[in-house]
Amino acid sequence: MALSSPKCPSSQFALRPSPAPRSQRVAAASSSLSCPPIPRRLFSKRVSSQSRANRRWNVASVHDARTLPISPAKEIDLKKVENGVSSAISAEEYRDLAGLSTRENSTVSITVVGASGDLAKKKIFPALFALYYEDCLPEHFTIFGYARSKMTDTELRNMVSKTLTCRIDKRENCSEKMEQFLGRCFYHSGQYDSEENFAELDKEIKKHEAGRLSNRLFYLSIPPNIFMDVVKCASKSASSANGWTRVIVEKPFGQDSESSAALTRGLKQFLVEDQIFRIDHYLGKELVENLSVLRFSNLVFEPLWSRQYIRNVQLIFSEDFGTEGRGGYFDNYGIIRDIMQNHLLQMLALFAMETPISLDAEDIRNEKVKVLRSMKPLQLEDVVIGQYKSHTKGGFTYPAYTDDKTVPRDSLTPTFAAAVLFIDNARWDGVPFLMKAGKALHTRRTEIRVQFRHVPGNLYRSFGTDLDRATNELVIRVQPDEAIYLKINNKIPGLGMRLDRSNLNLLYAARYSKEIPDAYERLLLDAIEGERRLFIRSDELEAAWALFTPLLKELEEKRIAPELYPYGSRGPVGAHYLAAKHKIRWGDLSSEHYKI
Ligand SMILES: NC(=O)C1=CN([C@@H]2O[C@H](COP(=O)(O)OP(=O)(O)OC[C@H]3O[C@@H](n4cnc5c(N)ncnc54)[C@H](OP(=O)(O)O)[C@@H]3O)[C@@H](O)[C@H]2O)C=CC1
Ligand SMILES: O=C1O[C@H](COP(=O)(O)O)[C@@H](O)[C@H](O)[C@H]1O
Repeated sequence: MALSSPKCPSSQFALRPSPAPRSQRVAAASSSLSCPPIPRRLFSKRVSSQSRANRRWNVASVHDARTLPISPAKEIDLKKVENGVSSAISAEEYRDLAGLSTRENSTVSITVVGASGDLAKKKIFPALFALYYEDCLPEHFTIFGYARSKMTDTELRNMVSKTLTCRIDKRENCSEKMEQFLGRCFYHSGQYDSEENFAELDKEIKKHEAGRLSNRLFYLSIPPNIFMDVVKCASKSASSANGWTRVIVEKPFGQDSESSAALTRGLKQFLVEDQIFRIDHYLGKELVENLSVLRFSNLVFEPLWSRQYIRNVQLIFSEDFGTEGRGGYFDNYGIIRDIMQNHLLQMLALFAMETPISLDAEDIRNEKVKVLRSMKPLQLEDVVIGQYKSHTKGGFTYPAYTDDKTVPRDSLTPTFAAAVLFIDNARWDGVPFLMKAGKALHTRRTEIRVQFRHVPGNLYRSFGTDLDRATNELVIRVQPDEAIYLKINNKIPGLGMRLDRSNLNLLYAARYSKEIPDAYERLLLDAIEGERRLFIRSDELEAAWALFTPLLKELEEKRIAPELYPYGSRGPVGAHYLAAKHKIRWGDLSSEHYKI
């Protein structure tokens, strides 16, 4: 049943103070739908900013906010009372109260800081174009590239145009749309630590805002050591005077608990938490977002989601290429910081959290924090680390990690790790959560595997299959070839009674004709809309680092040598022993895995 209107609507900007967070939009039922439209009150307790404001804040004592003129933040002298605490309202809140954001009078300016870099070209500009193509960007928007490299607007457009693509299923007016999009992209060259250069950027942005209400999004697509310079300069010289200013921060968010806390403290000198959008692009992946839908909207799963029925959960990330080109960055971090502490742990938190009281960002993030805080910090004996070595196959020699010129020859940085984690709460007590992440393995795949317990006293024990081993397994394949499938034991048709393992299979490509949007599209749209659900809150980050920091320190202090594994292999055998210690077999290595 279609519940919605057919456009992503810039119209939402006209209808309401600020665009509805995505959690309030209904999924498109019609294949002609582009960006999903807004359902009010369907899922979330946060309805519109307007009603939220009226519900949570005591503004009646001030005066009718709707009669107030547009006013910069510093002139605002309204108070809100939230949970009994009185504080000044922000410019954004003010605007919402006064109903001042409308399509006609508001703009969004998106500045990609580090626009000359790899991520900007590969992901950010293409994602912005996809949103534009789908009519998901507001009517008045401008995109600025900012970096030290000297470039003209035309040169930026040429650079960006090389990486723009249209969706396979939507090519109508593609080149026309690209031209229109590129016409909205501008470039400003400047230093990252120059308030003056950011003040010049501010002037450029203002020209395009043309007196409209100004909303500004800064995407920090730069190495982390310059985050603070940029945040300081942008907030002092280029933040919005009368609308919102938001900053998307790319990972890594520090290297351990201390450095991460220092970064958070630094950011909070210039920004409040609500302005900081810490991105973990795995949270924007379709199947990761679907985790909660699967759990909380299907009666069949939620009752099974506990130690009573689940034997173990496996979160597996593998890439079939090495750190080629990123060795310099990677050597300072390693696979535990690059993948486990963020992408896999975020998936684990979503998988294991208790039911949030609503789909409101804070309710979900509260539950994620709780589950992270219920986990025991990792010990050395819970972990196996590896590093890929050179391997020759079919006459081609694949390099070792340490063959990279930017990596020290004696580097002990792990390119592979396997770990066992436990959640000390009533739901998950004793259930091993296994993580495995590696580069230069035999395949590229990310998945969650849920292995269920065996059927007690199984009647079919003597019919061919070892039913204690062939237990049900639910696989959520995040990428590639997105799928959800459930392994079951089934009777082979015929007069006899023989069982085999089969899959109940939801392969996305077969079920849905719509191309799956890139994670960055979803996350950029959310940041523009002020939807924080898929971004990492500072306390979540703190809890995540608390789990891994002691282990990382011990690995580094004791200079633990990683087990070498050949490029293109299945990783170190130590990972099997680690699983075997807990009487577990990695699901991705069983023979059935390859039948799918
Ligand atoms: N690339 C990827 O696939 C991913 C990247 N990330 C994160 O995103 C951010 C950007 O990544 P990516 O685009 O690969 O980074 P780049 O190394 O390409 O850097 C981006 C831009 O920053 C400037 N820059 C680079 N090094 C320095 C330096 N030492 N001092 C000052 N400026 C510098 C350069 O611009 P100029 O010289 O013109 O100023 C460069 O074009 C990083 O935080 C990274 O960790 C996260 C996930 C994946
Ligand atoms: O954050 C990172 O992710 C990529 C993998 O992302 P994917 O969306 O292509 O699966 C990884 O290659 C990189 O090392 C890491 O920094």
